[in-house]
Amino acid sequence: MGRLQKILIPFLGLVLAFCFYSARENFKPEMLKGKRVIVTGASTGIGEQMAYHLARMGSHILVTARTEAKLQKVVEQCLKLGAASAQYVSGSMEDMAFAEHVVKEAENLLGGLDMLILNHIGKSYFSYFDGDVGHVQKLLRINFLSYVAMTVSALPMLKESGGSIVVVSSMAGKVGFPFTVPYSATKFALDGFFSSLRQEFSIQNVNVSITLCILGFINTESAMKAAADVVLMSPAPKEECALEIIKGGALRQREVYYKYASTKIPLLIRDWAADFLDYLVRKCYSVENLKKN
Ligand SMILES: NC(=O)C1=CN([C@@H]2O[C@H](COP(=O)(O)OP(=O)(O)OC[C@H]3O[C@@H](n4cnc5c(N)ncnc54)[C@H](OP(=O)(O)O)[C@@H]3O)[C@@H](O)[C@H]2O)C=CC1
Ligand SMILES: CC(C)CCC[C@@H](C)[C@H]1CC[C@H]2[C@@H]3C(=O)C=C4C[C@@H](O)CC[C@]4(C)[C@H]3CC[C@]12C
Repeated sequence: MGRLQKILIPFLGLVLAFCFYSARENFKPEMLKGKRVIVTGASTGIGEQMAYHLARMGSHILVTARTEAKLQKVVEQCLKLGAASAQYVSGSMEDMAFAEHVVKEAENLLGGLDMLILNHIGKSYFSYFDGDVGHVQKLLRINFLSYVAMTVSALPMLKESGGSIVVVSSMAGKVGFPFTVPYSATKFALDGFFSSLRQEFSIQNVNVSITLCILGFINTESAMKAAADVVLMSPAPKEECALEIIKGGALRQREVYYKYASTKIPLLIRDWAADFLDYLVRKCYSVENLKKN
């Protein structure tokens, strides 16, 4: 065998192995047709947009949040867009009994569950940490503990369907940003819980996927109101963001990064030059504008 062939054959083998390993299944909207999905925090923002995408894809949708009037409108719109069915349950995720109740409702109304999209967040402040421990505790209940409670309740149904858990997190759950101390703590907690649980599912051959979504700044009403004056970055569109989350969940991806480059690259820098990333982040904030909040 010539020297060239000796090099070429293993090289081609490596290329083929790489292609095989990295070949991802393509997303098709039909993947969600007839699927039974819970979307939390769906009265507005990214959650609302996810409900509309799922409706267009023909899913059975159960939306939840506190404001009944908004949920009614979301359900109406979902039915217009082509949802197989659309229903709501209203209540606060500060109460773990309510979190469990929502899952029970999915069992009663839909007869099972294919995808659990955990997206809601409680209201917080965008400013220096004020030392209010009670607020941190409340936010941990809403943004973290209720996610755990819903996961535990939904697990039997998700095991049965070979379903998916989609956890909406943030760059603020991977990197420390200023002015979101309590919020950031709740998002880091989600990574710890769900990444650890994913490992156990793998060891125990539990066929339930866990997708953690790492989002940058998105143009929802609440985010724009809180941070647009201070964060010197243009926000990404909530509609596209919502679709990317659903795609990632349907493809059973480990993590979703949106937008990809502006979240993935800073995280690569974080692992090699954390102080430099912290410096870059501070450069993206206009602290002078904070007083207005
Ligand atoms: N927008 C952004 O820039 C970013 C957002 N994210 C993440 O994306 C997700 C969605 O964010 P976004 O769409 O901006 O949020 P919004 O503020 O627009 O929506 C939050 C939702 O949660 C509901 N909610 C609030 N409090 C409670 C409660 N106590 N119990 C139950 N539901 C509640 C709200 O409805 P109601 O008030 O009726 O209860 C609403 O439906 C969150 O997980 C967030 O962390 C991540 C990175 C950036
Ligand atoms: C410089 C780069 C490394 C990327 C920076 C991205 C920064 C600016 C992005 C990443 C995560 C974003 C926050 C978030 O997750 C959720 C909310 C809740 C909302 O109600 C108010 C806005 C807020 C605080 C976002 C503010 C902007 C943040 C810090």
